[in-house]
Order: sequence, then structure tokens, then C-alpha cells
Amino acid sequence: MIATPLPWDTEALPKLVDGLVERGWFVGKSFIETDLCRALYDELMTRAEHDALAAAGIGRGEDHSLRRDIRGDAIHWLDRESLPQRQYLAAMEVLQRELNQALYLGLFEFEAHFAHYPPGAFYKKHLDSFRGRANRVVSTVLYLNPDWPLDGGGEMALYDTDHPEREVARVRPETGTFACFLSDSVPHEVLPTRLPRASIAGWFRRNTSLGGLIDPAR
Ligand SMILES: O=C(O)CCC(=O)C(=O)O
Ligand SMILES: [Fe+2]
Repeated sequence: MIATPLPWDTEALPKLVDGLVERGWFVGKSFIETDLCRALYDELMTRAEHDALAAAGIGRGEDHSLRRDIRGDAIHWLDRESLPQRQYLAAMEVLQRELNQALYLGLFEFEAHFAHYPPGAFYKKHLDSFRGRANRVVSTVLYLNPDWPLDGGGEMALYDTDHPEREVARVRPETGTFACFLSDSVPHEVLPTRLPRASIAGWFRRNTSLGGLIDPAR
């Protein structure tokens, strides 16, 4: 039993499930409570001010490399160190259960990192996992920026699964907005940001062991 109310809009849950089934993606405004977003934002900005973030790379394990021409954010993996992190991870645990019940996805783990995009940074169009090696099944992004201006840039563009050149949604990185989509079939990108941009990117994973090797997180 969960003693406190969930920090999110439970009425949006059926819409989230429908969105994933019908289109492969969902975007909800004011999905996560403002107070929790504010606390997560403060934690990330404190890290950014103290150089306590690591340049983000692409690829995992031994394939990991820094490519500023592909992505320009700096990250910190959630490690349950703070109460806001634990609250957000608890909410994602509930979401994981709901998705497993509604869609039989067999999700068993959630990994997530804070991301800070300095002015000028972007993340070129990509998929979060590759078909057949789909350890990442559902991608999530929670935006943390209070008062994002119309000309702030830094939107996430989502593209059609079957026509990857066709843009289907553009998401402003405003506080409380939560996006999720199928990791191996929805191409997406972060357009160049004009202002420092704060978010948490996360992935629900399935356990895929390849050739007897346990698939590592990250
Ligand atoms: O921050 C976003 O809007 C998306 C980030 C992203 O695509 C990723 O980290 O894989
Ligand atoms: Fe991504």
C-alpha cells in the first residue's frame, strides 16, 4: 500500500496506455506534481552549478563514446540519494506495474538520468533501442523547466514510426510535462535549446540476455 497520494495525474493513465497502443507515444501536460518537479529541478541545477554532471555519450558498455555533434547534454544517473529522486522512482514503479498489467510488457527495471542541456545543445534524431535487441522498451522524459518561453527552443520532436521523416508532435520542455514512447520504434530529437534545459530521461527495461551474458543497465 502507498501511504501518500501519487505525485501524478492518475486520470491521465488510461490515456497514456491508449497512446502507447494506438500511436506508440503519449504526452501529458501537468502529469507530475509541481512541487516534486521543483525539487528535482533544484537538485539538477545545483549539480549543474557545481560541475557535478558528466558529459553524456552514445552507445553502451565498450561502445560508449562522446559525440558533441550528436548530443550535447550533461547527465547524472538517479541513485536514490535524495527524497525527490525516491519519490519520482516510486511513481515510475507504479507506472511500470500499470504498463505490465495493461500491456503485458514484462518490464522489470527502470533506469533514469537527470539531463542538463546548456544553451546551443541538442540531441540529433535517434531511436533509444534497436529492434531485436530491445532491452529498453518504453522511454520516458519528465521536463523540469519553470516558465519556458515560447522562443526558448529545446522542444522534443517525435516522428512517425513508419515515416520517420514525418514529424507527429513537438513537446515544449515545460515543468510537469511527461512524455513516453516505444523505445525501438519512435524516432525523436531534441531541437537546439536557447536556454539551459532541465529534464529526466528514463527507460523501462526488459531483461534480455545475449549469448549467456547478462545485459547490463546503461
Ligand atoms: O530530453 C528529451 O526531450 C529527450 C532526450 C532523449 O532523447 C534521450 O536522452 O535519449
Ligand atoms: Fe532518446
